[in-house]
Amino acid sequence: MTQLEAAKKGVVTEEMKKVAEKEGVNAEIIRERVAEGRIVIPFNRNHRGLKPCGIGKGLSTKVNANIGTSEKFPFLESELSKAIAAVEAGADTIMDLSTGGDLEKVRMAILSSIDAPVGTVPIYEVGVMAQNKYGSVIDFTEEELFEVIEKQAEEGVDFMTVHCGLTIEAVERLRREGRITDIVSRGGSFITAWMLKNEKQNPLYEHFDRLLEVARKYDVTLSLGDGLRPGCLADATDRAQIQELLILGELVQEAIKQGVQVMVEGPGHVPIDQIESNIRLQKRLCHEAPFYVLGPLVTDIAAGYDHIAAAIGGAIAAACGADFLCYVTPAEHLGLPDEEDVRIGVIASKIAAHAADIVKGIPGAWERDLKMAKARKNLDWEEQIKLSIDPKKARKYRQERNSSDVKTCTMCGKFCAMDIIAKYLNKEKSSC
Ligand SMILES: C[C@H]1O[C@@H](n2cnc3c(N)ncnc32)[C@H](O)[C@@H]1O
Ligand SMILES: Cc1ncc(COP(=O)(O)O)c(N)n1
Ligand code: MET
Ligand code: SF4
Ligand SMILES: [Zn+2]
Repeated sequence: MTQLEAAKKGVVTEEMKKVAEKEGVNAEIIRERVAEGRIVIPFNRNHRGLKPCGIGKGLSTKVNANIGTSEKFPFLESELSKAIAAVEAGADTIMDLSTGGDLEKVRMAILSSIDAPVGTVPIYEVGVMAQNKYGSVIDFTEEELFEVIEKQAEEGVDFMTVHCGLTIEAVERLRREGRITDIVSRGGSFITAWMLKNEKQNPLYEHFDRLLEVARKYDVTLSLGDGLRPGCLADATDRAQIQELLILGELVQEAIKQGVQVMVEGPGHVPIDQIESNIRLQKRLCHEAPFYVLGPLVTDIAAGYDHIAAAIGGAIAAACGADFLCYVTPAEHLGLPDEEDVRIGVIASKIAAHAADIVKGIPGAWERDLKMAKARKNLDWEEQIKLSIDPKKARKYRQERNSSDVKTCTMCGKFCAMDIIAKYLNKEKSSC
C-alpha cells in the first residue's frame, strides 16, 4: 500500500506517526491530509535508512537542494560531498540531477548515504542514454523511457519529476503566441524536441496510467514538472504556462484517485506582484496538492546572487501557501555550483522557509525568534549562536571579531544599547 492508499483506508502508518511527532501535529490530521492529497510523504520502500519527511498543508516549509554530475564534472565524490553538505546545512530533500559519468553509480551512492528523501528527473538518464547509444538526446523510444523510470523506482528513488502536462497542444500555443525565453526546463526541452521530431503526443501524458502503476508499486511520489515554466519575468503567468497547469490539475486528480502521491512544480522567474496569484491558481486548479517552486526568482538580473533573488521570491511564495522550496545557488545561470555555493543556497532557502513559517503559524517557528530576541537582550552569545540558522557562520563571526572576555561586541563596545539600557531602564533584573 502507498501512504495515500493507507491513509484513505484510515490507517495511520509509522511514517505518518514520525512526521506527526517531528512537526508537532496530530497524526490523525496528517493521515487525513495525506488521504486528501494535501500532504505527501515521499517514501520509497526500497530506500533503506530513509527518515520520513512530510510536505504540505500545515507542515513546516521544506527545502530541496539540487546536486549532480554534469558532462564536464562527472565526479561522484564531489557530488556526494555536496549532498552531505546540503543536508548538514538543513536541506530536507536532495535531488540528484546528474547527467555526467556513471549515473547509476552516483544515484546509488546518494541513496545509500542520504537518509532524507531523494528525487530525480528520470528523463535526464533517458537523454544521456540516447546520446550515448544513438548520438542524440531525443532519440529514445517510449519503452526506453518507461524502463528507466521503473529502474530508478526499483533502486529506491523517493520522488520523480515527470513533465506530464507538457502536451503538444501547449507547445503549439507557445509557438503561436511567442515567448522571450521559450523553454528553460531541461526535461521540458527533451520532451518537446521528442514530440516535434516524432510528431507524437508526450508519452508521459499519453501513458500516464502506466506511470501511475510504477509509482504505486514502489510508492514513488510524482512531482509533476513544469516544462513551460517562465524563464524570465516577461514570460511569467502567460497562457502556455497556465495551459500546462490546467493539465497538471487533471493529472493530480487522477493520481490521487489511483492512490499515487503527487505534488506540482512551479515557476521559475516571477515578478513579486504575480507570486500570490500563481500560488492561488495552483492550489485552486490542482486540488490543493503540495506546491514545489523553483525560487521563484523575482528579478532576472541577479547573476552571481540568484540565491537572494530566489529567497525573496521563496519567502513570499511560501507565505502565500507554497509548501516546498527548491534552492537556487549563487552559481545559477553561470555554471555548476561548488560545495560552498550549495551551502549558501540551502541557507538562503532556509531563511525564506522560516520567514514564511512564522506567518504560516507553524508550531515552534515564532517561538524560536522570540528566544533569539531574548538571548540578544541578555547578550547571551552561546544561545544566539545555537538559535541561528547557520550556527557555524555565527560562531565564526563572534570569535573572529571579538576577544573572548567581552560582554558586548565590537560593533558598539561600551556604547552597546542593550548593555546601557539593562543598567538604567529595568533596575531589577529582567525576568526573561
Ligand atoms: C531546475 C534547476 O536544477 C538546477 N540543476 C540542474 N542540474 C544541476 C546539477 N547538476 N547540480 C545542481 N543543480 C542543477 C538548475 O540550475 C535549475 O535551477
Ligand atoms: C522545483 C523544480 N522544478 C523543476 C525541476 C526540474 O528541472 P527541469 O524542469 O529543468 O528538468 C526540478 N528538479 N525542481
Ligand atoms: C535551464 S536554465 C536553469 C534553470 C533556470 N534558472 C530556470 O528558471 O528554470
Ligand atoms: S544556459 Fe546554462 S543553465 Fe541555462 S540551460 Fe543552458 S547550460 Fe543550462
Ligand atoms: Zn533561470
